[in-house]
Amino acid sequence: MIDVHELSRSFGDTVAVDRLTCTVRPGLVTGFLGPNGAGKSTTLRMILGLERPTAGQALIAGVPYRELDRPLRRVGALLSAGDVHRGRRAVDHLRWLARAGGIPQARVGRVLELTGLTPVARRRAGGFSLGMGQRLGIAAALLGDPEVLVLDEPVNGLDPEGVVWLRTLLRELAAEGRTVLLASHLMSEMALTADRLLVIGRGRLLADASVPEFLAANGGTRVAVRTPDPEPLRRAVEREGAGVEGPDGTGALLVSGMPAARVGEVAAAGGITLHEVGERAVSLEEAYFRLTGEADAVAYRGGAR
Ligand SMILES: Nc1ncnc2c1ncn2[C@@H]1O[C@H](COP(=O)(O)OP(=O)(O)OP(=O)(O)O)[C@@H](O)[C@H]1O
Repeated sequence: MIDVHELSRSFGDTVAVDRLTCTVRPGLVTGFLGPNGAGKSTTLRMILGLERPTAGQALIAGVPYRELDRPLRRVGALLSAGDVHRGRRAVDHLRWLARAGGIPQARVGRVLELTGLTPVARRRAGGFSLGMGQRLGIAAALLGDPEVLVLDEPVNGLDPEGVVWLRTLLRELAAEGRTVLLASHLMSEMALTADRLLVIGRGRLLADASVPEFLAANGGTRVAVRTPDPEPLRRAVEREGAGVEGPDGTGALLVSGMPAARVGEVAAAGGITLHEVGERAVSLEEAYFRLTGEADAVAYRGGAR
């Protein structure tokens, strides 16, 4: 469990993290989202004791990271791939980490296996591809068999097979009751991997919700309608209080706040021909842009959130 309470961090005039309060629960994969510069990395660094908060606190299992007994056995972290001695063999890197963290050497073979690196364990990390380096970073995070995992962009550089492997692994680790916090910009991947989402913008919490709750709150299901007469249909459904967007890339108007059957009735009453009517669930990417786009608009108008 990770508890973040009124956590803030400023760099000069820049408020990177602004009174952030949230709980990352065990047994779930929690996705951490936000535009570039939103404060994700700074938050993760404060959770891991690498950055001192200006105010507030981040606790892991009830205490700050720095007060954890044998922290590498409690918390596994991947912040950026590449902080490996390039001349060192993968297996030696992990052995060295295990010694430093008071972790049994037997874990080295186990995490090499878990990350698919056993065949290349004796190769030097400097010759690793981006994806292999990322797997090595994940192996290091898993070394202490930790109950909490904090991963920043772990999908970077993984091939499609690696992406599926990581998704399955993270879901299994969460199912074992671990706390998994995962920052990523890859929305489609997040939609498949995360159970809950924390979204921040300009250092502030914008959403803390399950994925279905987040989708419902930021778009939900809409009715996609294709018609040769889009403007009369737009006016007719708007008169009844529905919202209309589009036409989208496929030429369909997207109607919100009105069931498909009613859209059909309104069209019939107005003598408007329909070529297609269907339900369309909002994607995580669309929901995210609605939320963060709206937050930016409010901020530019000087509105407080
Ligand atoms: N050491 C630092 N010194 C000065 N400013 C910093 C420092 N670290 C972060 N910042 C600023 O704090 C804000 C938040 O940065 P942060 O890296 O936490 O965002 P992020 O959400 O992780 O972004 P990205 O998605 O691009 O990685 C940015 O405006 C950044 O420029």
